[in-house]
Parts: sequence; structure tokens; C-alpha cells
Amino acid sequence: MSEATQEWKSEQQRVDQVVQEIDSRTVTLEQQTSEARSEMVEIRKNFWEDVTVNFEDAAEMAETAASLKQQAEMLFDREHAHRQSDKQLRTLRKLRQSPYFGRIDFALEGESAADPIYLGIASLRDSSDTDYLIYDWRAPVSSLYYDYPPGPAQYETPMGIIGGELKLKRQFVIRDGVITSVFDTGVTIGDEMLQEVLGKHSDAQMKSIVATIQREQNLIIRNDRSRLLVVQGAAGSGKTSAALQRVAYLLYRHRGTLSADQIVLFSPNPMFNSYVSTVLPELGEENMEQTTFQDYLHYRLSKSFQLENPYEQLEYALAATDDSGYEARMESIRYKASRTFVELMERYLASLKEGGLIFRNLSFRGEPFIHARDIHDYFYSLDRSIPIPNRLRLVAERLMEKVKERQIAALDESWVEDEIELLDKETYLNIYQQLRRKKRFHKESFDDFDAEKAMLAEYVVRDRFKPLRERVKRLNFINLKAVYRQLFADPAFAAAYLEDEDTLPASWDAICARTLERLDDGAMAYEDATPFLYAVERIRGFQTNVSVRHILIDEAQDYTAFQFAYLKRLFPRAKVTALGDMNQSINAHASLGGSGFSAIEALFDPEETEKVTLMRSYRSTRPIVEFTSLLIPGGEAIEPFNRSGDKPTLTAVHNITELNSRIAARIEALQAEGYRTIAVICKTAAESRTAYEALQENIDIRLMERETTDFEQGVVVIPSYLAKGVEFDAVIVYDASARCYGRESERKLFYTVCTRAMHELHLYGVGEWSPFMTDEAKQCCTLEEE
Ligand SMILES: Nc1ncnc2c1ncn2[C@@H]1O[C@H](COP(=O)(O)OP(=O)(O)OP(=O)(O)O)[C@@H](O)[C@H]1O
Repeated sequence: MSEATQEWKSEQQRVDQVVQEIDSRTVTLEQQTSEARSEMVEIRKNFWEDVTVNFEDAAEMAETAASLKQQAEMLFDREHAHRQSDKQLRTLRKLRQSPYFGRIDFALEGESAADPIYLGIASLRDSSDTDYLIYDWRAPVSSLYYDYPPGPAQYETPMGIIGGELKLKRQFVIRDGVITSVFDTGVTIGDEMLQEVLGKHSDAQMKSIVATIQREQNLIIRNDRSRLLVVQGAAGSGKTSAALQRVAYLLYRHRGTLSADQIVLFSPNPMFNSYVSTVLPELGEENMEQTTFQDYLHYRLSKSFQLENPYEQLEYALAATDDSGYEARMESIRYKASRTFVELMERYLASLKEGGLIFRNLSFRGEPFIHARDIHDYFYSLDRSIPIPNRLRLVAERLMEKVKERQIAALDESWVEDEIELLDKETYLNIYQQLRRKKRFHKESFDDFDAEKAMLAEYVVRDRFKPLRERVKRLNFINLKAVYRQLFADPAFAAAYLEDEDTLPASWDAICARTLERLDDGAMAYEDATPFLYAVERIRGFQTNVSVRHILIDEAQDYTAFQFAYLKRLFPRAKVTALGDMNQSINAHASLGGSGFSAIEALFDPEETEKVTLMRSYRSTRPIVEFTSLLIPGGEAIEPFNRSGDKPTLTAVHNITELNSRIAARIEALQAEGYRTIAVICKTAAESRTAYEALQENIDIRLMERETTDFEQGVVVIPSYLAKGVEFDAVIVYDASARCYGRESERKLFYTVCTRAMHELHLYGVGEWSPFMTDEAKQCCTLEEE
């Protein structure tokens, strides 16, 4: 038997022992879980029988409360125990399939013997509870596996740095308790293993990458120091993957103090949420909170405005080029996303301390009883060093007193009597019951006509003033829309808040006119939504969320300066991980540099900021990366992972009919090759719909729209911007002609579209090819026969 075979055999024996241990643990845990479950059921069933309920006197009541508390605590304990053992069971079941994926033999400095350390998705001790059979991949020592080739190595522990020598680094693929491959690895983490993983066909769900995390990705995952971690990474370099493993790492590193609901991932769209939703459960962790920025805006603004969503804005940018106001709107979108506008807004907001806030009359029964002018004067009579939100609260207190005075005066007004007359029987009875409960009078006194009338009047008045009190409490006496509107009402107004070299955009007059028009129509353009909300929060006082400790912003290149500023204030205690690729900035504001990392970096102390750049691209085959990196300036720095595959193809067609039939044939061929996820990527939603209509006649195909929330296997037609962040076995670019991707502002969109392909990329075009495909790029492709 060769040495390698012998080695394999002994590794398999170890796997068998570990599996045996897992099995015996599983039996014990199953028993514990079932006992905890029965106890829980029992406690729930007998909850009231086991509690002594007696309300006769204070002592009895106290005893009842104590007994209730004890019973509730017991139930809580059992529920907790049940949840814990259930979680452990789920992890054990995963470990049973594949107990570990790596082994390192590490000799401590000055020692020659090296202990083997096996790495898996969770740790497992032996039956005597002394030694680790498996180390969690997130344990400090596991970092050696990701960071070093065999040779001198060190790792960080809370107690300090531990040095030594890595004598062996081995990788395993274990399925159902059987080792199917073993690789002893050198410099990088097993190219062979990575080859194997990356060569697979994709399914509808992102996978965990714990077995093959690369060194530079490990830096992102384990970064615990910085307040802001910025990751600029090429398409397919593993930003999203690193972000998700980072969440798992943080949950492990801070277990006991950090829970999944204190981590929020901002995703580009709802479909993406479904795409990444299985990674953490696969690692035995609960999912973090996931949301999108547009969802948040919708939640905050859609009741007050007809809110445009980012896709409508993007569709406009991509398709409405013939609109007479197009250039001005685009300039508006870019300007309102810029840091210059954030700074202008800050100066405007600061000036409101001295004057300029706009208030509303407080009216009752259609009559103003406190005039906006008086609120304004009172506000500005207060000490100007008090911040605006605090002054507003003082104003609210004063207004509340006035409302109460007005409420008392109203008791004698004739309308009250009329309203009492109109009370229906049910309300009347209701009031009677309420007053009785309050022991304000007993049955006899209710017979007293005057007392009854007074009580009813009090009820009616309190009830009718309720909305007014609410308005005051919510600071709705300030007209926030008017305060925002004021910035655009006179085009000369904003100029007063410019500083230094800053200028307003050339079409500022048109921008102002259009902004007013929309606001006055009760609508809100997407580019106005965050600046408006930011102004609102700064004036009223930010409603912060202090429980969230980490936010991860994926596709951060598409966020505006305002959105970053907003998130930072909304989550004041959170560390931020911003991941993106400047070459994939596809939003309408992108080309002015209104977005990007400088905007977020400006918000944090450079001392607390770290930046990581990922240049290696793992998603696509080498020929695809060689082609796509020629589409963008600086693309030559992107390193393809050495995975072979066919060159992308270019197929020129004469008309749409031919386009559809050639694409249909291609889809069938790809399906025959066994590809599971195939995307026909179109530029816009309208183009996607047309393509879908044509293709669905012969092919089982699904149309992805902005409302689509689930990402499934199969063939899909999808607009370019929705494909952001996701990947497909094969990508068909529906129309890669100059007509579709011709303007310089569409270059990054085109790059994003082409980089979604893992194994195959096919481009079709009617007419002239997109100018982004240079001759050199075309040479990286196979030209298909007409
Ligand atoms: N270390 C790794 N081991 C195995 N697979 C990896 C690794 N890193 C990345 N991948 C794979 O590469 C693909 C791209 O990863 P991911 O989507 O995280 O990249 P990204 O940088 O977010 O891409 P994009 O910016 O283009 O959306 C995924 O299929 C992922 O599983």
C-alpha cells in the first residue's frame, strides 16, 4: 500500500471515529431535546394549575405574582434549553455529513512535535471533554489555515501572538462521512479544491466558502478593529461571500454579547436577500437582518408621498434619453447624490438655527387657534444655542399647554352639546363603563343629569382634541416639506450656502423648477428622498437605532453620499463594512463620483478606517475574465483565477426575429450541457418583457422583475440592474449593440452584465457592436457564424 493510500486510510479511520462520537452525542442530545420538549409541553399545559391564584388581599396577591413569575421562569428556562439543544442537534447533523474540511499540523515555537488540528463548521470535543476533535473555523488557531502556507506561521489570540511552524496543510472533501478527496496544499488554499468548488454548476443559492477562504478574504472576515472597513473588490472577487462569512465570524467571536438581530445587511434588492439567505444557516448560524435601502425609504416616506423607487429612476436614466428634461434630470440626480450637496444641506440646516424654519397653524374645527407666525416667533425667542430638536420639544411642551387650555375652554362650547346628542348608544355605554371603572361615580350619581353631562362633555372634548395633541407630540406643527422646498423655491436661494469653489449645477434653474413641480404634486423623486429624510431627521432629532452593532453594505458603490451619512446617523453604535466595486457603479448618479467610497470614508476617522482591495476574480473562467477586464479602464489589474473554459461568443444577427431564434437555440444547447442557471440579460425592464414574450413561446423561462423576491434555478430573463450581485452558470447578453450599450455612462452597466457569467458568456447584437468591446476584447471571443 502506498504512503498516500495509507495516509488516506488512516484519515478515513479518524473520520469514522469522529462520526461515531457525533452519533453518540446526537443520541444523548435527542434525548435531552425530547425531555426538554415534554417538560415544556407539561409546564404549558399545567401552567394555571401550578400557580396559586389568589387576589384576596395584598399578601395573597404578592404570592400569586411570585408564583406566576416562578412558573414563567421555569418555562423560559426549558424553552431556552430546548432551543439550544435543537441548535446543537442541527449542527451535529451537518457535521455528520462532513465533519471537517481541513487539517493543519502546527508545532509551537521551540517544539518539534506538531499537533494536528482539524477544522470544521463548528467545534466538537471528545467524549472526555478535554481535546478538540474539531476546531471551529472561526477559532483563533484556525486562522493559520487561511493565512499561511506550510512554514513559519503565527496567529493572534486574546492573550497575544503565538508563533511556530505549520508542518502540514491538508484539505478534505467529505460526503456522508466518506472522504472523497484529499489535497495537501502549498501556497494558496488548495487550488485543486478551489478548482473543484468553482467548477460546479451554480444553483439558486449562494454557498458558504469556509473551506476555501483566501488569505485576503480572511482579512475582511476577521477584521475586528476598524470602525469602518472598506472593501473594493473586482467583480466576482468574493465580497458578498466574505461579508456573509464575516457575519458568521462576528457571531462566533462575540457570542453571548452579539446576536444575529444586531447585525444588518443592506442588499441591493429583495431578490438578493433570497439568494444569500442560506449561507448562514448552512454554517449553523441564524440569519442577520436583511433589508434594502429602498425598503427603508418606502417605510418612512410612502405614506406622505408618491415615492419613486430606484428602478424607476434607473429606467428613466437608461431609456428616457429623448425626454426634453433628460439632461437636467440627470444633472439633478448626480448633484443630489454628491458630497457637495450634503455639505450645502448641512450649511442650510445650520442656518435654520437662526431663522428660516417654516411652521404650520394649529387649527381646531377648521379654525387656526395658534398661528404659524406665533410658533415661529416663540421658537426663535428661545436660546439659540439650544439645538433645533431640543427647541422643538420645548415648543411642543408650550403648545401642549395651550391645547389643554383650549380644551378646557371648549367644555362650555355649544358644539360639544351637539356632539353629545349624536353619540350612539354603544359609545354612550362605553363611556359609562369607562367612567365607572375609573370610579369617578357610581350608578346613582350617573343619574344626576349635570354630572352625566359634564362627564360626557369631558369625554367628547378629549376625544376631539386627541388628533391635535398627537400632532403636537409628533412635532407636526413644523412644515418639513416646506423647509426642504424652500431650498429650491428661488434658484438664487441655495447659492447663499455654497462654499469655496463649490458651484451649483449648470441647469440649477430647471432642477429647481422640476423639484418644486414634483413636491407640489405630492410626489418625491428618488434623488430627493434621502436628502429630504436626512433634513427631516436632523431637524426633528434622529431616531437612532442603538442596538445594531454591525451594518454591512453590499454593492456600496451605488450608495450616495447622503445615504451613507444617513446610515451613519441612524446606527450610531454600529461598525460599518462597505463592500463594492467602483467598476460596477450602475446607478444614475454614478458618473459624477457622487457615490463611492470617498463619501463614506469622509464620515469616519482615518485612524479607525481600514481598506482592503481584492483583485482576484473567482466567479468566471479565465477566458471570461480576460474578456471582461478589457471592458473597463484599469481592468488589466484584475487577476483571473486559473479556471479553464470556452471563450465568450459574439453572434451578430440581422433583426430581432433572428435574435430571438438564435438565443432560443442557445438556451436549448446550454440546457443540454446541463447548466442549471441561465440568464438572458437585457438592458431595461421593457426590453426584458419583449424578450420574454418572444422566448417564452418555445422555452420554459421566467421573467424577473423588480418585485421578484425569490431567486430560482432555471432560465430567466432579467433587466441588467437586477442582475447586480448575483451570478449564473451561463449569461446571454440579449443585445450587446452600440444602440443598447453605447453611451459612456453605460460602460459599467455593460461590464456588470458580462461579469455575471460563471462558465459561459454569449453576446448577441443587432447592428454595430458596443464600442466598449475594443478589437482586443473581440479577439478574446469566438465569432459565431451568421
Ligand atoms: N474563497 C472562495 N472559495 C470558493 N468560492 C469563492 C471564494 N471566493 C469567491 N468565491 C465564489 O466566487 C463567486 C463570486 O463571489 P461573490 O459573489 O461573493 O463576489 P462579489 O465580489 O460579491 O461579486 P460581484 O461584485 O461581481 O457581485 C461566488 O460563486 C463565490 O462562491
